[in-house]
Amino acid sequence: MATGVPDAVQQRHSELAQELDEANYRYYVLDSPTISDADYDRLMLEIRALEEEHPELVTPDSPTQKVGAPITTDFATVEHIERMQSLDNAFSTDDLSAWLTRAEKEVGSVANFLCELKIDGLAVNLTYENGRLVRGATRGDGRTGEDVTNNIRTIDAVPHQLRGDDVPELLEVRGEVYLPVEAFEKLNERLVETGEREPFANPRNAAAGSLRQKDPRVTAHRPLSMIVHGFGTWRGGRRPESQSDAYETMRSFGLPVSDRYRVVESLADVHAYIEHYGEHRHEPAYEIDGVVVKVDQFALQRRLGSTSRWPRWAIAYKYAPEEVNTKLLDIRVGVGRTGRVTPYGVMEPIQVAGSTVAYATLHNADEVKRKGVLIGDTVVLRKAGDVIPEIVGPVSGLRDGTEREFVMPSHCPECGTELRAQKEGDVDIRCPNAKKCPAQLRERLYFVAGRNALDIEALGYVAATALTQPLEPDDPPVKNEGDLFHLTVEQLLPIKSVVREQRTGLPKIDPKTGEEKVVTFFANKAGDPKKTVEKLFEELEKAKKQPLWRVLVALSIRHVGPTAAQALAREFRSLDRIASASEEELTAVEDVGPTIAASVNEWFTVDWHQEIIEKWRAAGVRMEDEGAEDGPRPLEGVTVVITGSLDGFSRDSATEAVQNLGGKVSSSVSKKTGFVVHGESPGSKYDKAVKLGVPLLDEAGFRVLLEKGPDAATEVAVVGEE
Ligand SMILES: NC(=O)c1ccc[n+]([C@@H]2O[C@H](COP(=O)([O-])OP(=O)(O)OC[C@H]3O[C@@H](n4cnc5c(N)ncnc54)[C@H](O)[C@@H]3O)[C@@H](O)[C@H]2O)c1
Ligand SMILES: [Zn+2]
Repeated sequence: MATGVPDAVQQRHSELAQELDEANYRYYVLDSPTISDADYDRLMLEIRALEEEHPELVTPDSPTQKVGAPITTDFATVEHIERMQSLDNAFSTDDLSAWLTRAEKEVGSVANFLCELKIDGLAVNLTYENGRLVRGATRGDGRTGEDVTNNIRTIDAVPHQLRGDDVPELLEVRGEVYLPVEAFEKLNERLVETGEREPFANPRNAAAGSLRQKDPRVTAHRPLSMIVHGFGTWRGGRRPESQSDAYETMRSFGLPVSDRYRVVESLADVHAYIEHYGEHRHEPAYEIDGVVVKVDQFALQRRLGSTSRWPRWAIAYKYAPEEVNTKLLDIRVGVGRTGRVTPYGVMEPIQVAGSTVAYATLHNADEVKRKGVLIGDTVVLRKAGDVIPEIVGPVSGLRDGTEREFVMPSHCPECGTELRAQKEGDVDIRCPNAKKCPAQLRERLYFVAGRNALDIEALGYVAATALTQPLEPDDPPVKNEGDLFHLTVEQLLPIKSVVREQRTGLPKIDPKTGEEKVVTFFANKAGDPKKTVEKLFEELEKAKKQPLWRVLVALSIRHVGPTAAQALAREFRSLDRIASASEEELTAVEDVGPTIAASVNEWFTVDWHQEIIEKWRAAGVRMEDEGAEDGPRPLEGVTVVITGSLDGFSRDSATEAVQNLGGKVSSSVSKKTGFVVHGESPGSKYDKAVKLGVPLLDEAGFRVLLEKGPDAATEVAVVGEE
């Protein structure tokens, strides 16, 4: 025991040392870590801080003095000719700037910096004698590694024989063996399916586990790859003068060297490189956890020297972790716009990639099974940039038997209605209570305001929640979409509501209190309307004038998205005409198939849907597009197909001309087609029309149709065989 160090500090130090030793063992030997890299790094920082303050605590055994973990495996051990080191870390740009400035101060501004990606794999040492690969080893503790020669030989990227006339007599190539992200995902899927072993926590562990297989044939089936990032001994041949020189020389030997490294002169360029890959972190096929910056020139590297663990001429800048471990407290289900029920994980709130995460979607019951997570598990949670947080999988090593399986609930969590599949054979189960289910209502209202529908900017997810399911008052001002255009300021002011997250529909947690976030959305502290109220009413006025197709989308008719809605609006020009159209009439419209037609027809038969329309109509929401009533409709009931290019019309203007006269334009020829209008180089539609005996009009005939109507056109039309 070190004297003069307070007991509490000693105690903490030995706790940390023990935890780190244990973590090293699980990580380096078992390839199954139980803590995240971020937690590991935090423990390491803490123990380093203690040792800096109390240097007596530093012993050769301390985790701060070691690289990797001592080897206790089935592999034979091999001694590296030159030691393999780790890298010092910078966790912030300040750390990095301090390092860069110090390096420049010691060796002068002639220093060039080589920037490269820090690949999240495992370091290997490949020994080449006269160009022949004779050994492959893991890093181990830096002096001694595991002999994995036969496994290394299965990696395509690793040449068994170096090329060129100037190959060194003896060369130790250092590089990172990795598993591409895609291969990692596939591998994990297979492991869960076959039950061969627990899925790997990340590509790094998967790479390590795959390389360290007793049977090289197993390794051969894992598509491992390698990238060179250094060398140990280099005897014979021309000795390179810089890191980049070495890379290019090794590239000429046929070794896998990255194209992504850059040699830069200024500190600003180092920062720019780091920033670039911070934004393009997922561009490479492999996972990276940072950027390594090395002083390029060997003469300068020698001047900077090394510590016992890492070179002083290099540093690893680490990006914010994208993976953390947290406890999966529960699995619940959420309900979407169409009533679809989706399980999601409730976790101990945790900070990852810059935000606090407490929930993550699990998509469906199959996905829960596929991931193999149990309620009560510690799970790996991943949030990559702006991507939705995802539960990667369980940390099975931490199970204590109290974990339990998720069972899909039988009733809707928001309205209590019994859940069921809408049709036989559907994978998803739904809440059938479309009319009153608060979750469905909230999602639909938010959708009404969406960019593809009425585009009401002031009506976001928080407002949609506040209007449909306030905490106060008891009675929500919007009981269905119909009420939206009848809102009054008086209704808005008293509303108090939970803030929900749009992507998951789940209540947001206030990081300060740990409780659900509640807001008075429309009133300020004095109880007066906030600016957003005025904005909302302005936008509602604008929304009423939106074209018919947007109104159609806003009605949440299943399968009717913008494309189908535009086609329907163009063809029928009024909501009433769409409502009374038969399924055949609907299907005749281009971009409208039988599924959509059936769905539209069914939607209009529901009484409360009719009420929505009547309320919107009463409020002045657009129910018809221009041209619905104007002018004569001589082409009513006539379907026209246009093929080939016309001189006096574009395809759009020809279509519009027909529609303005009440006709329909279709893309496919059938016996019911009234006329096929053909221009230059008509295609197969022409041939089909000829075959079916559909009257054919050239451009002049088309003008007759438009100006004098179908009867006159029939007289000038050409009819094919039949
Ligand atoms: N989760 C756990 O339980 C646990 C346990 C032990 C270690 N770890 C993780 O491992 C780290 C420590 O491991 P480490 O000692 O291997 O250090 P390190 O991963 O921080 O950095 C050194 C290693 O980076 C690799 N590397 C990748 N690209 C490189 C490049 N371009 N140039 C040079 N080297 C490159 C090499 O393998 C090298 O050995 C910790 O910071 C932690 O993230 C996690
Ligand atoms: Zn419900």
